[in-house]
Amino acid sequence: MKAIEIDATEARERLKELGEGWAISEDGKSLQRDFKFRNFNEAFGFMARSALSAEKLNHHPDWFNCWNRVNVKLTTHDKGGLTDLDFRLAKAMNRASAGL
Ligand SMILES: C[C@H](O)[C@H](O)[C@H]1CNC2=NC(N)=NC(=O)C2=N1
Repeated sequence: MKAIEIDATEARERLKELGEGWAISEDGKSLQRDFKFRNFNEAFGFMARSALSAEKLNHHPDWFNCWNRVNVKLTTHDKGGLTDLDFRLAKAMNRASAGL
């Protein structure tokens, strides 16, 4: 999957498509969202669904799980910043958090 780089102006524009919770990091190089679930089982279900999307996209999240919380950071390591793949994975994670 070819990663198309996204500049700061476009990133701010595309952030709106992602809806509640997502933010661009201070340095402009990643997307971040803290997901909170009712319990560990739901958090892990979200991670399992997200992992399948990540494999399909060949694009993987940096994330940290503590019980019912999953802190997510999306960046394209190969490019040292944001690409369309980060936004595509963010959308997939939104769906995964809704159990879809
Ligand atoms: C070789 C392979 O395509 C790359 O290492 C992929 C895998 N997953 C990845 N995930 C993320 N988030 N950034 C990358 O640059 C990246 N690169």
